[in-house]
Amino acid sequence: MRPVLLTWNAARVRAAEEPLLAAGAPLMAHAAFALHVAVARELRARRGRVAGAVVVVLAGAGNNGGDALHAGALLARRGARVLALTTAQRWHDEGAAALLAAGGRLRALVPDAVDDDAAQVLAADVVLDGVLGIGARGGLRGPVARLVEAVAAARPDGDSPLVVAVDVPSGIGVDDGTRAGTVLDADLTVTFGGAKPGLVLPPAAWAAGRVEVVDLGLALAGPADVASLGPDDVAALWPVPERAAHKYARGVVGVVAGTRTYPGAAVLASSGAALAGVGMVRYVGDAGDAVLAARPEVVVGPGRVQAWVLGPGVSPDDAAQRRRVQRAFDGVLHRGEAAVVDAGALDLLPERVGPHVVLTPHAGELARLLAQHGVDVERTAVEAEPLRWAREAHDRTGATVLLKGGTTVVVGAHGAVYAQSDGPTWLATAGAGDVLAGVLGALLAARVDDVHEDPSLAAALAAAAALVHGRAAHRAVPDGPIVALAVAHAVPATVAELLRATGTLAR
Ligand SMILES: NC(=O)C1=CN([C@@H]2O[C@H](COP(=O)(O)OP(=O)(O)OC[C@H]3O[C@@H](n4cnc5c(N)ncnc54)[C@H](OP(=O)(O)O)[C@@H]3O)[C@@H](O)[C@H]2O)[C@@H](O)CC1
Ligand SMILES: [K+]
Repeated sequence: MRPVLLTWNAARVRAAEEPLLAAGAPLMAHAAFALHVAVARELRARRGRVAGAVVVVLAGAGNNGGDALHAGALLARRGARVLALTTAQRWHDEGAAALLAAGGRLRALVPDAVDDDAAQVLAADVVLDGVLGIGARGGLRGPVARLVEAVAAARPDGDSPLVVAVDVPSGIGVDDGTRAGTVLDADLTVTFGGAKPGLVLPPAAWAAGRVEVVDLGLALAGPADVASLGPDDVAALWPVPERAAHKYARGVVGVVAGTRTYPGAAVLASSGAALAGVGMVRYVGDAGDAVLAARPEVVVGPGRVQAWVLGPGVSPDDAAQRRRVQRAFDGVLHRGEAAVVDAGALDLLPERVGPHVVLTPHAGELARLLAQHGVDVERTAVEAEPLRWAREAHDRTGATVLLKGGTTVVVGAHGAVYAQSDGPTWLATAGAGDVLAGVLGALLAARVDDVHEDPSLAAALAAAAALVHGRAAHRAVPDGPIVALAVAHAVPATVAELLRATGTLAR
């Protein structure tokens, strides 16, 4: 199964390249060779052979263009018909010479015939996007921006040509995952030395397609800038009970959610917690009858807990619920109980908390939370720069922040950042967040002592909950519409599969 994908920002990749380049290591030759191998493999899979394939290389002025031109040269040597379109006044001389020597062609993009060039791109079997790499400052500009717009508009979803991004899709925010202007959405990104944050962070990550990392032997030391957990990591983080464990040792989750009139959130959050494998779930609120009807193992009424799930279906205008949430926050602040703070409870968050508190807002809720802290930002701005604003919320509140979206971004203590894209798009449905809150509550309850020892663990657990939640949705209904309770019901089998695949249960 896929292990964690670690990513490193452009400056760190450059710093790691420096000593190797100084020692004369042929990094570009390595990169281009690996790129051509990946492209040849895709071509063989699609059309049986490389010879005769039509390849268009979009080549910018820098080394990213150099990688693409050298790879084009290697493909030309294997019989591909390669045309390089240069997108700037300059291009990589050696790469261009190699391509021409191998029988490829090279010419500049024609600024007033962009549509003709776009047609040529669309007729190719594969396009190598080597306009901009980690040297990009801002998005695509000029004729190549217009070319990419024309290609994007005409390219039916997932259809030809196959687009392979060289290192990164050109023009993404390599370090912050932003998308300034048009980007050519790739089917595959072949990235060099180490993955870059923009390949996992939304919204740029959605342009990357599948990501393959080419090992260049760089010494990328220290914690990654952004990580994306794989199933193996989640199995290692999951609290598997020891033989001697009793229910209290396995953790008790307290749920403050839902109302008598709207009990759904209470049922979903309690189900998420119970089905993730916690020792016990306590429900505190007015929807106890509905919760018990759905989950008879839940205990209704107050008592000792290790972690709270606060807020799904809670209205801050409801005085009784407000009191319950505030009482729970007392336990969070004075007894070190962990908490997941969602929806209605976000409005009741104390000014300053620790990273054992995990906020789970979507973009609109994050904007509202930041407004309470004097930061004026629109929901759309949060969606355009999720990492930036999740980090702002972490800095302002002290909490670990899990920002929900098509890709979930988590920011926690000691610079921990995760980006998870595990769920289907169908998962954006009412109540799915309540289930996620419950699952995360279960993880925090079982591992609250470890979280106090290493506060950055809360972020890893939040990322793990997002992964399990996303995979549970896939398992519940592969490729189709889904309801939240079905996601909760798929959690046990999803966890079992992860643990089995890594041999965790056999210990
Ligand atoms: N170091 C190595 O040996 C290895 C590096 N590798 C490869 O090198 C890549 C990095 O190469 P790089 O540093 O040359 O930068 P790159 O991304 O090609 O672009 C810079 C050029 O684009 C220009 N430009 C910038 N923004 C622009 C914009 N918005 N619109 C238009 N133009 C813009 C910029 O102009 P300038 O800033 O100079 O005015 C400059 O001319 C890296 O991603 C990987 O693929 C691998 O081969 C492994 C070994
Ligand atoms: K590129």
